[in-house]
Amino acid sequence: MADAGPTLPTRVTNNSLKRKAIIEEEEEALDQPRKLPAVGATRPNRPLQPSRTAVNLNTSRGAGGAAVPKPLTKPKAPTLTRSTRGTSAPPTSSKPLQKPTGPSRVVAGRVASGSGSTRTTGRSSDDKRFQDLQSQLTSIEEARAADAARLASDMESERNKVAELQANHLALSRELAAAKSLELNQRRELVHFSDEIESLKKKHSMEVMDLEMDIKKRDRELREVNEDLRICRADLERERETVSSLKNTIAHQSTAHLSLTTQNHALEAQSAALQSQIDVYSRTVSDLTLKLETAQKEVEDLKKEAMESELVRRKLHNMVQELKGNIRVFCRVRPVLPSDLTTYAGSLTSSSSSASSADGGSVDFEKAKEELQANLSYPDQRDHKEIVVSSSSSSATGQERKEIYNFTFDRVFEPDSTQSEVFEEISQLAQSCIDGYNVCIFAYGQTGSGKSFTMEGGPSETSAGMIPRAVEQVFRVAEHMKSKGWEYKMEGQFLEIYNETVNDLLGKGEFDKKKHEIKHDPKTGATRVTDVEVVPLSSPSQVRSLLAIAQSRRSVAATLMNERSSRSHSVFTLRISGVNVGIDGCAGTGERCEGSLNLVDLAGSERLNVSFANGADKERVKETQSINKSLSALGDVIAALGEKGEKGGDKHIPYRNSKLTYLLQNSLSGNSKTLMVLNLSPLAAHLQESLTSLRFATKVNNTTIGTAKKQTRVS
Ligand SMILES: Nc1ncnc2c1ncn2[C@@H]1O[C@H](COP(=O)(O)OP(=O)(O)OP(=O)(O)O)[C@@H](O)[C@H]1O
Repeated sequence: MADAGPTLPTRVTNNSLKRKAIIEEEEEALDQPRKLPAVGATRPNRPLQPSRTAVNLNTSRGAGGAAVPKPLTKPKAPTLTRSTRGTSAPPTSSKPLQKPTGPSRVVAGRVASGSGSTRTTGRSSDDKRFQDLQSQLTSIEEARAADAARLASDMESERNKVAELQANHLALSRELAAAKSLELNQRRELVHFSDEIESLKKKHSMEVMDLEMDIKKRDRELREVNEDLRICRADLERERETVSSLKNTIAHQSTAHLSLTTQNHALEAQSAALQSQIDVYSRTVSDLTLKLETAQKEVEDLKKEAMESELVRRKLHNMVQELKGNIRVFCRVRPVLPSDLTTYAGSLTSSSSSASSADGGSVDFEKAKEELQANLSYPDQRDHKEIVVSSSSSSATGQERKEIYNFTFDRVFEPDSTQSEVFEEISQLAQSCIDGYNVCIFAYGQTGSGKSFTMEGGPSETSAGMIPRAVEQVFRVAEHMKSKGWEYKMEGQFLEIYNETVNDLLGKGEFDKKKHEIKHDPKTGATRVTDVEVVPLSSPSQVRSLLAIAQSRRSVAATLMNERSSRSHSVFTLRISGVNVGIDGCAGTGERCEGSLNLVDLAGSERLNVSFANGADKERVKETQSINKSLSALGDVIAALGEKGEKGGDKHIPYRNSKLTYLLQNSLSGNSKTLMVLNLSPLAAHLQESLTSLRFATKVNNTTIGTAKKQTRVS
């Protein structure tokens, strides 16, 4: 479109220019009337020569029915001989033909070639022919003259006609000129109008271009405006949303404002009421402050009193313990186990032996149990202090002799007694330990009598033994003692004495390799063993994991040497150190105490087997000897302590006779409290061992360490 615009006017201009030129030419032509040549004007007197034009004119007119000129007389053609060159042109002169002066070259040629007689005959015929031709020529000349006359008259009539025609032509030319002038004017007008149209078109195209550009500009503007409109609409939409959310917020806030205003009024009313109450209360408070000050003073006095009474309680507790005896003995009989039925199936009667099978019924089990167990009875059902062992034997005379052994201890636990019942009786010792006493609890008895079960117990809460229970109790008491101004720190170690060698059950070294020395501090009375793991204890659960570590260490050792746990003593020591720091700003006494709780699982106390004595198993003999040695050393120490207690003086106590007594030196002497739990097998097969253990325990039980002396009966 843009290109078409500018070219259009140019084309228009060219066309109009051409048109103008044509018109101007035509104009010029019209200005001068066409000059037609006047017929005969050039040579008017000259007679018209017959010409082709004239002939044609005559012919055409003839066709229109006008006067047709007469045809020219046709001259007779001369008969030419063969040797004569024929020609249509008449001879240029009208002179009669002259006798040729000589024969033509052809004739001469012929003559020359012919013979002499022939040449004479030919000349006479030629003359004759020449005369014929002359006569023909004359007739032609005559015909020609007649034709010329006739033509002259025809020419005259034709000239008249031409003049007439020229007049007509002139008139027509004038008409034509007028018409052309009219046409010219009209063409001029046309050109003018065309120019106008061209300029209008040009103007129009310019306007169209301007309009198109304007439209494009408007389109752009429209797009921009549309975009602006779209953005504005989006803004408007957002603003509307904001406005609506603001309206909602305002609505909520006005509701909240209303409710707050209402609340405010209510609160103001309450505040006024409370203010009056406050006034009342402030008077009460000042009264109460006075009372509180008095009460605080009283509390301070009471705390002091409590601390003093704590000291008194300790003294009294110690006195009670002493009255109970600083060395006490419990006896515990384990139940008959299903495994016993398997072990002693051979000594069962056939009727009850089926109980040893896996699917043996409970009736059979009870029967087998009856058969296997020793005759043990517990007559003291009120205080549970007695155990009676009955046995029958045949005398040399064959008489059956029935023997009854009656033993009394601080407490006897029957086979169905639980771990918690046993612990109940010894829990007071945990309190003594916290109070700064050295406590020593032994489990004594033959292999399989239940020592480990009593001391360590099983994994469940109900089967937990004395060690975890005592530790828990110590932590409980320590926690309780915080309210009385005491703070405690605890640590534990777990040792094993095997063949008079000390091993660390919590250590990492190989058993029986590392040398551990036992050292006593005479000033503090503390006992330390070199190179052993002493673990700080922060919770009772930690003790369980320590027991598990010791157990696994012993299991590994057991694979190397059978029944290691039965053949060694294990000593778990819990050391407690406390200081009285006071409570809640009330200064403590600064009193310090250090106690220890030793829980000892002794090796099996059975006597040396005869077969071993023969040296069949030297290692086992060595084990048994060292066990017996240490156990008898323990008995000796306890006996010496008893004697010292009775008689006083500087009685030598043979602590150094065994590693066990040397290790426990500070826990067996002085203000220490010792408990021996005698574990008994209920089986008849173990009766003799049980009696030996009962006698040993009675001996210990009769020993008095400290001030109180216990009354015992020995059968
Ligand atoms: N009071 C009891 N109630 C139930 N089972 C018991 C009781 N006492 C001991 N036992 C079981 O008897 C078996 C032997 O007990 P334990 O291992 O404690 O004997 P021990 O005297 O420690 O033997 P060892 O000297 O070989 O270590 C164990 O299976 C134990 O679970």
